[in-house]
Amino acid sequence: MGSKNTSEKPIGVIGAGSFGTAVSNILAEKNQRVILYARTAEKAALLNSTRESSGHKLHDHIEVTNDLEYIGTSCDVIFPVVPSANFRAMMKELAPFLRPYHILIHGTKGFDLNVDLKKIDAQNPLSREHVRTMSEVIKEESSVVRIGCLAGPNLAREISEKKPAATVVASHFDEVIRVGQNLLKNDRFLIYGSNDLIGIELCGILKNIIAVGAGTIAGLELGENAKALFISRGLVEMVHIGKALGGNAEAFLGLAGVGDLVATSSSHLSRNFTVGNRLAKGETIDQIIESMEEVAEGVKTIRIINELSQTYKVRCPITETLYRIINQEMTVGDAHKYLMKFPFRAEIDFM
Ligand SMILES: NC(=O)c1ccc[n+]([C@@H]2O[C@H](COP(=O)([O-])OP(=O)(O)OC[C@H]3O[C@@H](n4cnc5c(N)ncnc54)[C@H](O)[C@@H]3O)[C@@H](O)[C@H]2O)c1
Ligand SMILES: O=P(O)(O)OC[C@H](O)CO
Repeated sequence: MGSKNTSEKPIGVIGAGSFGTAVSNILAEKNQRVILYARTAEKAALLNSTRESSGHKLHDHIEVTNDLEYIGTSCDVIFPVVPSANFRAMMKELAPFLRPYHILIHGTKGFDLNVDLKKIDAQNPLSREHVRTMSEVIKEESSVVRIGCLAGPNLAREISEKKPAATVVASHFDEVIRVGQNLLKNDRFLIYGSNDLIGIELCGILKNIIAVGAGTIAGLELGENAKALFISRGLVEMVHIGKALGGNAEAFLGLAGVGDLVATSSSHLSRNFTVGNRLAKGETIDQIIESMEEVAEGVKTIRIINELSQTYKVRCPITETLYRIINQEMTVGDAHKYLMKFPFRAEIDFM
């Protein structure tokens, strides 16, 4: 941190949604002053007066602001936690107030897409060039070097209820992992470290696809055996895609991979699981998205991975089947019958 002493400065959090609020509360609990950025001045004022955000109580040490310059100049360490669809725009606004001494550790589990999917066809296939993880967006949009991410089984509601959990802070810089651990760890929140930044980001992004699928299994009441089958095959598919996009298989076997996959694929607290559940009950994807207040990143990720799997010739039967469900080309019931007949080869073929 050069001459800057992080412990004396407030910590910034950008995004006063479910997870941004949960992260703010964890930081604030350690006697740390937190500045939480809300997207509008009205929302910031409301949160400051009600002391509640996304259904979570706000710790007394949290100040809510709508001023990105204030966050940038007051905080050396910032946790951006906004949906992937808005992340690049947020970074463009924040970048003028960022300097190379800043540390950014994001908690977003989705891709940035720099092309319109409607313009993608066989002549112009979607490639890794069009798709960025949030650490790559931070690097492209700002002068920040020390970048990290936060990923693991971290259902915001359970974190707010102070139930035990753990996460992984990933960064190419050990210093970023150390800062993340020092700021976040407490007696019920364990923090592991990893240098595989892209691998850990991909875990958090790709598990959302499988969580949507697991929700369809629950919605059809196909049972625990079917869910376990789906999660296991889902993990293999995540590894195949993850490797094609620049991740290592090891990350997927840890807390950010299989850990988050199990939590998200088993819980009605997960928005992605809920989307699948509602699809199985007969709602369309448009009806579901319109009625959801919070973001379910998996829907966009299914569309992106469906294209990338064709470009990179990765076998992704689960993603492709979910894509056909959300496009109403296949019913959820037919999709599961199709997957049961799919000619999977070896059970594990990535080790
Ligand atoms: N909710 C969870 O349990 C959880 C856990 C881990 C990770 N995540 C990830 O965190 C990210 C955010 O999820 P969430 O649950 O907080 O979503 P949410 O839908 O509850 O809230 C998103 C918040 O971001 C704000 N926002 C949008 N654009 C913004 C911008 N440009 N600047 C500032 N704020 C902006 C919105 O106003 C909203 O308050 C997602 O990528 C999600 O996958 C969520
Ligand atoms: O509610 P979801 O489906 O976005 O999942 C939340 C987190 O990713 C769980 O770790």
